Amino acid sequence: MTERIVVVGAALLDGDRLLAARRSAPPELAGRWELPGGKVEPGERPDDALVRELREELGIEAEAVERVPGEWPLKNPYVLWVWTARLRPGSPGPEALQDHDELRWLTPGHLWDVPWLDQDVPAVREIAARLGAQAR
Ligand SMILES: Nc1nc2c([nH]c(=O)n2[C@H]2C[C@H](O)[C@@H](COP(=O)(O)OP(=O)(O)OP(=O)(O)O)O2)c(=O)[nH]1
Repeated sequence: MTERIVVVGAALLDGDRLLAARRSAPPELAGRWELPGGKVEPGERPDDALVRELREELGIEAEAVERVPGEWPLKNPYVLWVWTARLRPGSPGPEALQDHDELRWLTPGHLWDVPWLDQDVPAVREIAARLGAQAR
């Protein structure tokens, strides 16, 4: 059996707005929206990986707030773990520096305005429930 590799994703919140990021690569994922984040490196704590990935991809200083319970299968061998996260005081605002070509802050009524990656939909549903947004 292949080892699972954890991909950490951030539900980065500003009040009740959620940041969605449009992937620019690879071709099979490009144009679809996801939770910014990436693979946990060997020996790395998942919440540290989240902070590192957000710094690399978005140029922000963020903190992981709370794990959203659950684990969602991605392409084998990856599984998605999600944390809510927020910007630290003084952090620059997010910019699409790496892996993404557009960012959007979505209010609860507009969470489903973007075409999320299919495999992210269950995780986004869980976040929507926490934000009191309508289920899709
Ligand atoms: N970051 C992220 N990756 C996701 C999500 N949904 C999903 O299927 N994936 C996939 C895309 C990739 O196959 C894998 C994570 O890849 P990544 O490219 O974001 O990770 P990374 O920054 O560590 O990548 P790299 O160092 O290998 O370039 O998980 C999601 O919501 N967020």
